[in-house]
Amino acid sequence: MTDTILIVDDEEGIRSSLAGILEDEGYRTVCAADGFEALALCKRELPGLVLLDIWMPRMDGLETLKQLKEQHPDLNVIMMSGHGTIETAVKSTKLGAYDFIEKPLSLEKVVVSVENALAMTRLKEENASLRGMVLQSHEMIGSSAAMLRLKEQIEMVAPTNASVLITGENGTGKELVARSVHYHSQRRDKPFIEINCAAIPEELIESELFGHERGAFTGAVSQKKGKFDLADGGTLFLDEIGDMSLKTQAKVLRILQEKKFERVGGTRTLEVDVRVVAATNKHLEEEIRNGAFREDLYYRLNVVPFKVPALRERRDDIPLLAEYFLSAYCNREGRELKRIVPEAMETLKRYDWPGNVRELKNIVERLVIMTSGGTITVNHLPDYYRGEAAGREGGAGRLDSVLELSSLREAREEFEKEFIIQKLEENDWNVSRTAEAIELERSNLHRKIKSYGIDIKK
Ligand SMILES: Nc1ncnc2c1ncn2[C@@H]1O[C@H](COP(=O)(O)OP(=O)(O)OP(=O)(O)O)[C@@H](O)[C@H]1O
Repeated sequence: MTDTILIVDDEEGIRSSLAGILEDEGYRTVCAADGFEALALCKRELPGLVLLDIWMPRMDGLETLKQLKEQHPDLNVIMMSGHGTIETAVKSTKLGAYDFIEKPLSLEKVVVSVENALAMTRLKEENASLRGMVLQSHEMIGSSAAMLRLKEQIEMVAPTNASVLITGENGTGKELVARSVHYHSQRRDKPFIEINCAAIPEELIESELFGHERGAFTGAVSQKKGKFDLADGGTLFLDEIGDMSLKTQAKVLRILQEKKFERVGGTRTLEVDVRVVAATNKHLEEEIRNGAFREDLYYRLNVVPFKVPALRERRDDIPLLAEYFLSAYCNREGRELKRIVPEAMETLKRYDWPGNVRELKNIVERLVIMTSGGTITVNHLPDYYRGEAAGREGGAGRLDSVLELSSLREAREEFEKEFIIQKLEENDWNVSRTAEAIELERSNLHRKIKSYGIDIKK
């Protein structure tokens, strides 16, 4: 909590009078009688600011400051001392103290210093969240001919109310395209609601989409609005629409045709004005032939087809995206901007990126965190990124490299990824069948496929 102030002083009188003054100013205070107590308190609940006496028995203020800053580098500390010498003031500043006030304490000075320090804390927090925001921005990076054409198409189609079907492999940026359609439309000030049809168990999807009335099924203890309700006036993004059951497809079709629907367990017909943008990595024509997707819904959605090209089909965008993510992650981590040497960039350009932009984003994040110097060279890249034999062909060989990893978490993740790829291959890339074979919930497998950036081959 930003506005809790921890007062650390061995004199009870000073602790209580400071607490009184600060509480009158509207702050919450907690007190500690020495450095050990202060460190323990900060572990339990981090205050917004610490007022720390220098002369204390057992552990003095400077040592306490040192340990506090080691454990909580962003914590602001104001030092207090009755025997203030320039030397201790300099030492405190070097250890990272924000300010230094002399005893006897002047009420006015304490309050001003506290206000300034808390304002500084807030600024630091704002700064950190602004830095993180670049990574959540919806800017579509790319200047390859394919991406420029896509952006042009978006700008033309977005202002109309036409439904849109976005196709492309996993991680190519389909969701980004959907958001871009929304932000270029008249609906931009209304909600953009998304739902991943593959991640939600089949029996819950209707209630997620259309909502339910109280008592519609066991567990429906109150009425709940569905995504169509929530998106009224705005855009609903139906991700992985190829995983929707035929029954749900029929209901979605009705909304597209009549703008009407009923909640699960309800009789009242509701009307909504929702633009549907759908996405899939499946070949829906094939699904239609197999009887798994409604042809009428397909034509209704596919008025304007958007195809997001795989990253290996627009290699010119790789350096641009890599630099963009590099700068965003260095910024987020508060590190100086690193440089990818030309040879390493060439390696990235040659690699086939089965997980597309998501895989590139993940690897850049890993490189920013794992490399200590200012440059990223070929040696920092995973082995399988080098040479033509990239991607999943390396299967068995790559498992050997799991043994070279030092952390159990990394090794477990690497093994899990390889295992899933292998099993998908054995089951013709059919997610439901693979889930059954490895005894995992389908939605769970889908989540793993997505987070590992595995591209579902047809
Ligand atoms: N052109 C781009 N510019 C910047 N970031 C991008 C671009 N394309 C994709 N990304 C980023 O890559 C990640 C994956 O993109 P997104 O989720 O849109 O892909 P997707 O095709 O919807 O994936 P899936 O099919 O797995 O749902 C996201 O973090 C997204 O912000």
